[in-house]
Amino acid sequence: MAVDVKICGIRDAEGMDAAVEAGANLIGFVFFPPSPRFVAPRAAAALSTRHVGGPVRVGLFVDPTDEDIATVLAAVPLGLIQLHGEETPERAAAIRARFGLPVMKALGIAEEADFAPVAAFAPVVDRFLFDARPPPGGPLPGGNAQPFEWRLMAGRAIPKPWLLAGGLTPANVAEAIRTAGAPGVDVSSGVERARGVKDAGLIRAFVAAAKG
Ligand SMILES: O=C(O)c1ccccc1NCC(=O)[C@H](O)[C@H](O)COP(=O)(O)O
Repeated sequence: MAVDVKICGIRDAEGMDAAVEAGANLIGFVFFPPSPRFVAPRAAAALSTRHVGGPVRVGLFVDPTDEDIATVLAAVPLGLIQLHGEETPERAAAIRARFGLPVMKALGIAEEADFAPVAAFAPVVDRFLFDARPPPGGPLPGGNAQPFEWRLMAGRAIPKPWLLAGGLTPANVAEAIRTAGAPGVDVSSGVERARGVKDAGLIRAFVAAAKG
């Protein structure tokens, strides 16, 4: 099975080129200002033009206003909107309708009950991203290098395509895919040499391990 790979938090040409050349299917730009991976829309647009027609550009937002999304879309040709905050199914539906783009909803997972929102989101989103539930009071809702129990995904019927995320690295991604039965994976910290700084070698190793 071909596994989709998303490299999230791309901020510079080294990361962008490495991700595209390694064969990533999705490139994530973080439009959440408190994140060390935040990229300004104009910078994301410049990175995007390096590989026209390449992988899907994903815009990551946390509880965005319509204006936040419109500002980014005026500069960057996104193919997917990732919602990584406390958005409701109604808000996800409104964003999808207003901008005419597919939406991926991130859900934080630590236990069985965390899958409950899947049923309400499934009719109004195009993909799910299952990430570790962020630590209470932690600084970021994602990108925390925190894995969750992959076996919670095994054999689970998810009605839309989905990505597994949280603490993935070149060393553990193959096992994570096998254990979770994941059709796709998403990584940020595990391909960085310092917080917010992507490493081309780690990106190549991650994509090769995920797709190998
Ligand atoms: O990466 C961030 O800085 C971030 C900030 C706010 C919300 C979400 C964020 N990242 C979400 C992602 O898509 C990450 O790739 C995912 O959480 C996995 O991160 P990691 O465990 O660091 O690989």
